[in-house]
Amino acid sequence: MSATTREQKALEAKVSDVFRSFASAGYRNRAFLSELWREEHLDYLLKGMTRLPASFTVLDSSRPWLCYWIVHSMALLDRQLDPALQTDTIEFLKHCKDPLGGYGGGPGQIAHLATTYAAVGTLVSIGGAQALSSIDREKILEFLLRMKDPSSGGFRLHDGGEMDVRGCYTAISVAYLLNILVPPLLEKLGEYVASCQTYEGGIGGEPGAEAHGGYTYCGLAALIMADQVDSLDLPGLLNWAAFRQGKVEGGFQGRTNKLVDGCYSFWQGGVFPLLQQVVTKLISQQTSGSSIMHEEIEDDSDTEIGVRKARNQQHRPFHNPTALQGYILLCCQVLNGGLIDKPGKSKDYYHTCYCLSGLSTAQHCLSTNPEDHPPSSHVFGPYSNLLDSTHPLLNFHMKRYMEAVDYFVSKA
Ligand SMILES: CC(C)=CCC/C(C)=C/CC/C(C)=C/COP(=O)(O)OP(=O)(O)O
Ligand SMILES: [Zn+2]
Repeated sequence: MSATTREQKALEAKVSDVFRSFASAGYRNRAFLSELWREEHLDYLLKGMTRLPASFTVLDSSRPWLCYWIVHSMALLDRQLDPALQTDTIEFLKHCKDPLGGYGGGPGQIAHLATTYAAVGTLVSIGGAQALSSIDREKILEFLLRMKDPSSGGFRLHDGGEMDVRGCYTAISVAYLLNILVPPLLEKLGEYVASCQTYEGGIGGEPGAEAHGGYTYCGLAALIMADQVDSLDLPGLLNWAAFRQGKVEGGFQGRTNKLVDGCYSFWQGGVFPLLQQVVTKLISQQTSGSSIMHEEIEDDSDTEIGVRKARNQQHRPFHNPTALQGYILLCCQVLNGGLIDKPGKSKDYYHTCYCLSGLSTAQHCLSTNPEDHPPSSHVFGPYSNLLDSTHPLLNFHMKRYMEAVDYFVSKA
């Protein structure tokens, strides 16, 4: 159901109030309001991790997800679990393994692609040989191959289960990380995801479904990893995604005519660095051959300057990452820790994870090298707000991702 004009106006009024009180606050208060409340968020996250069994009763089939949302959020805040909790988490995830490969939503549950992604993401975030050696690549490959639907090119989420674009993303990202992206997993993938791209330009969960930010991120990221991004209408996708950022709020909506929500800071905000990556690759192919960038280069008498200008253009964002950071920091933080969908909503670990992932992506998306520290002009509020960077395709902590890749290459 779409947001009514009344709901939209009410949210805009609430957000405008927040922005007004920020603008009129004195120097000290403004600094406080635009600050990332790190210790409070860490406190909330750590409480969640030590009280996991209580949360499990309501999220019984999403246990690896809770682990991922919490451990990944902590990693972005540059904090590790203490060694005893790391060992408990690794041991717990071993109990979620399906003997036929992959991870279920809890001990004794059948493997599911989404919880497999979440379990692997948790283990990567923890890092180190104890965590990484608990991942059974061969068994996971068997599971991924069993989930592949060769006739459509898509993936089922579990044995006999539904097929949607989340399946493509979770299967391909796990295979990409573990260095097991074999050709049968890639067959007709582009065709399947393209069949889910709608007349609006975004991607829906399955053919015929409405374009949605979550599936758009999943479809685009999966096809970039599979090197099949040419199957999509990229200008249409960019056009759809760019118009999902609220002009007043700065946050993103997930679908046309819906209200903005903090979690889309990652699902929609994360689409832009991916598109930037595709454009950068195209430009580098074209500048090394003949093609479009030459027009710009020839405009300048000094060819060197022209080339530099063309390169600089690659880093102009298609969205407004500063306004997005403003929405997350001013409208989505809860004073005693945790992040939310929008003012008035309650905190939860899913929104905490994706607000922080969106914040990190918005801070780092203008840097050429995601490992570099961005200049202060790219960071809304004090520079101490800067989070660690996350891998734009997998949303795993960048440094731990690199360590995991080294580990799996050495095992291949
Ligand atoms: C890796 C992985 C499994 C990714 C999943 C990505 C994905 C599909 C995220 C969106 C999930 C979600 C809570 C949608 C809300 O729809 P709604 O109809 O309640 O909200 P709306 O009104 O904002 O559209
Ligand atoms: Zn949400």
